[in-house]
Amino acid sequence: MSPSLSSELFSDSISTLTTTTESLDNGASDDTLHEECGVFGIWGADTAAAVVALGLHALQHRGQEAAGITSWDGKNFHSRRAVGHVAGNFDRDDAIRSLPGSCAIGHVRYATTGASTLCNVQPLYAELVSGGFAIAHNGNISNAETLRHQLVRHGSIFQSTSDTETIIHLVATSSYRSLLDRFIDALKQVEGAYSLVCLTPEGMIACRDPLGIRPLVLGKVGETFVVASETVALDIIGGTYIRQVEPGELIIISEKGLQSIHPFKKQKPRPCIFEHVYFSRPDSLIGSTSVYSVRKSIGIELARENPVDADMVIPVPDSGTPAAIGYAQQSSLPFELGIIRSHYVGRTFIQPGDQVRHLGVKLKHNANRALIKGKKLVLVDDSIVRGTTSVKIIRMLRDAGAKEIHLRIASPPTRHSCFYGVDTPERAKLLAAKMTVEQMAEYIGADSLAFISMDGLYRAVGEEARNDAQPQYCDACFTGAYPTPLTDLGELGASEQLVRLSEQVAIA
Ligand SMILES: O=P(O)(O)OC[C@H]1O[C@H](OP(=O)(O)OP(=O)(O)O)[C@H](O)[C@@H]1O
Ligand SMILES: NC(=O)CC[C@H](N)C(=O)O
Ligand code: SF4
Ligand SMILES: [Mg+2]
Repeated sequence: MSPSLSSELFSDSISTLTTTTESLDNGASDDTLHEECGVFGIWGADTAAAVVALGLHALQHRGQEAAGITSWDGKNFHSRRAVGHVAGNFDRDDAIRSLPGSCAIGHVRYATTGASTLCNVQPLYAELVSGGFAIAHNGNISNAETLRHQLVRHGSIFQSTSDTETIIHLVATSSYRSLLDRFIDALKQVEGAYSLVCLTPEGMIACRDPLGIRPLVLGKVGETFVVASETVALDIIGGTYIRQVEPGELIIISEKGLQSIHPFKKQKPRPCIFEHVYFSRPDSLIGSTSVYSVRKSIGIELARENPVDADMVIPVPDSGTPAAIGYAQQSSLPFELGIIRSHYVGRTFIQPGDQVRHLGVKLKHNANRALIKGKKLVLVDDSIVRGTTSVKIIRMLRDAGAKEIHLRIASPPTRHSCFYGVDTPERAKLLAAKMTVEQMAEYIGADSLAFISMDGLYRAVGEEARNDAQPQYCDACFTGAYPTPLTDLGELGASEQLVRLSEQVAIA
């Protein structure tokens, strides 16, 4: 009998769909702010699903819309997917018991293509000629729409609106014989960013796109191999970090051990520089470098480039904190907690819907009035996207009596959209795409505003400067220099963005 998805558990997931979809449709606008995803996989461990649940818990910051786990017990696949956080869905005994087997993969989602409905929650699963195939994806395929049209014209029947499903159909329809060859054939047709973990009866496959845009690491817990988006997911399970999955590398983990192949033409890697600035947890390592130490270095560069005569340095919690520490050290100003954050509100940046986002900022931060009254503040945050956070926080600090507020930003102005697994929104909604720095300062109500320079950011990540001829990172949201074709956007899409942008400028 070919391995199959347990129908009992499948219907369980569907019942989750009915309730959660309704509540999301009420809260979210079409303009959902999409961010990242996290993936995790383990091959050959007792209660693999429990380990995956822990790994996903450590990756929760990468996606809070939905989570899912698929396990393989040597005979059958079992899948459980739910809208919402890992805690609440995968921290219960019954949930883990419903995912038996020694091999499992998991995903936390923030949608980039396809709505936040259960059909798009990963891992996605299909029965292929080779048997069951489950896939978990961090990234975004920038020609998914184009491929989908071609596939549908040739008879493919899609079950979701996610870009990730395109890979499944390309594998299914490939003319190659072995699963691995089919998989490689599929990947050679997709453009954009993908860090993937797939579960098959033949083994667990992990791979990173040829540019290595999104992260993926390899580790071990005991004698068992683990793959995860970030090293913090290895820490939580008591695992050890071995190395990054290399850009363009494909790893197969099975009973036979680990096999590594490089099926793509070698290219100069372009990992996402924004992982260092914001996405990754500060206690993760990227390569062998601590994210925390890079963020502090960004703060140091920022203070060198944009000093201020002030009484203290205040971080915008959470992700502005390490850069603020670096800024304070470099400028010999006291580092103080002038804003206290509630730990019961998630990342506002990734809450869907404008209304919720605004509310989130208010719920999340409160001014430490006694500390800041009558003081000149350097306020440090990692980024300005729409400007929602900065506007609210500066108003709050002024209401609390701050004398001067000088905002320093630990990344260059975000002027372009991301098409690689992060939704910075469309260009027209990016504050820096429609205003000069001076206009932005006025709009958000700061006494002064300055951003780290592009070279300053590159220095902080350990480079001498940006190599303009061959950039060492993807920095497209700052520069517009996209490292892959954006086929789905087409010329029409690109000009549409520009038209909308000029409309906004006219309004502003
Ligand atoms: O300009 P905006 O559209 O407001 O977006 C930028 C803000 O969003 C993020 O914070 P968020 O509160 O999401 O997460 P954090 O707690 O990790 O800093 C980021 O750190 C900025 O503070
Ligand atoms: N943020 C991500 O990496 C999302 C993965 C995939 N593109 C999805 O929308 O589900
Ligand atoms: S566009 Fe920006 S956020 Fe997207 S992958 Fe490139 S650097 Fe990262
Ligand atoms: Mg923030």
